Amino acid sequence: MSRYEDARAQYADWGVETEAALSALAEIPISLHCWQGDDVVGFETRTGASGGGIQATGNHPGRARNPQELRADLDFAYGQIPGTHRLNLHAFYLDTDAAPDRDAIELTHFQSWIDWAKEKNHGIDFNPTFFAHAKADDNLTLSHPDQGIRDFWIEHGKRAREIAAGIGKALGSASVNNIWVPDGSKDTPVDRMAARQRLEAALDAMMATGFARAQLIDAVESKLFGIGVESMTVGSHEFYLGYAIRREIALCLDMGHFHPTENVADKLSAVWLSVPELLLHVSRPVRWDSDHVILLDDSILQMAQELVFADLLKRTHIGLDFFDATISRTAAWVIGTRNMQKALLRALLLPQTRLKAAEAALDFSARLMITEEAKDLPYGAIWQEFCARQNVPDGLSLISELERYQSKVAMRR
Ligand SMILES: C[C@H](O)[C@H](O)[C@@H](O)C(=O)CO
Ligand SMILES: [Mn+2]
Repeated sequence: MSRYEDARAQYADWGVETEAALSALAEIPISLHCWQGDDVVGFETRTGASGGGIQATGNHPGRARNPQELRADLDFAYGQIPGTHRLNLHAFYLDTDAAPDRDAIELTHFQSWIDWAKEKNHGIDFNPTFFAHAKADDNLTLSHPDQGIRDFWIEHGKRAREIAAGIGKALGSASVNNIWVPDGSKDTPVDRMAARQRLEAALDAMMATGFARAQLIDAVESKLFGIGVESMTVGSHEFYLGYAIRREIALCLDMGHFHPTENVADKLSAVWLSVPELLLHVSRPVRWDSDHVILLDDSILQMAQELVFADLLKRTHIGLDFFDATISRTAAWVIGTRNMQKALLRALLLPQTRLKAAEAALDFSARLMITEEAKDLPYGAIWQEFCARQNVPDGLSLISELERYQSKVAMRR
């Protein structure tokens, strides 16, 4: 009997069908964030001083310096990740010899990304870029008191939505366009209301044009605080939760954008009842929103379990948000994405029916016993089978592949 067949039989004893889990996992796309490949630098020829409070730290060799290198790195990374996945592209990763300002970007500036995605069968998600620009140096964009600056960013946001819808149409797969703005205040503000009213009005103006759901899905991302905006973030969780409900758009929950003691997995079912769709930015905050590469740790396992047990996958888009410049950029993508998949697989392999029955019967001893004993089941053999069926390496061969690419390609840049 093969390792997989043996493991399959053990799971069957618990009432879990491994084949069903493998088929379900193969259908879950994950959106890889382009910004892990180049430390959130982007490909604009003009850049401003503001990083919007987000910053990659480290100087490991091999950062992608242009769209060609980034696509080559992505091709390699996708080749090590089982299944077919998406790309999450930021507006400042445009590919053009022209130097349009943010309020002048067009779909044509992203044509090479569309061509590449068509050829490789990736959907593309999109993001307007409201940071790393001189007009964001006050850490204020859509909520800036200056109407001229607001109008500039509103125009950028409108164009980003048009581009995302164009990408969605070209690829036949709706593009999730996620809006995150860095706006906030370093010290205690005295007129929070005015800032939030300006942000709401600007978002409304940006999103006035309707697009077919088959092309574009609007999402908004909140944050607790950022470097330079420690005292108040205009787009807080409460602000965007209310906004997403009122406008019936997707809510983005970034795992690094809450207080470190909050459990983001717990929020899913709560907000799910009121918003039509969810976007996740799966991340690992170490003491703060540090965006470390995700591990197969409790926070990710709990997130995956909620997605599976509460049947949330059908209206949840899974995106990643981490960037670590102290390690191989491609290894970071591969390890992080595979960890998200491993967490989903572990959730799919749990004896869900038994666990839910124990809880419904208030038999919390049984719930605890099943939870803990199920941890000993041979999940690794099922993951290896998944990798083998999807033609990607695992274990030591994966490590050799990641090291080979880093030394043969990335280090030579
Ligand atoms: C680059 C992204 O837009 C950014 O990481 C955003 O999603 C965020 O989480 C900011 O803290
Ligand atoms: Mn994020």
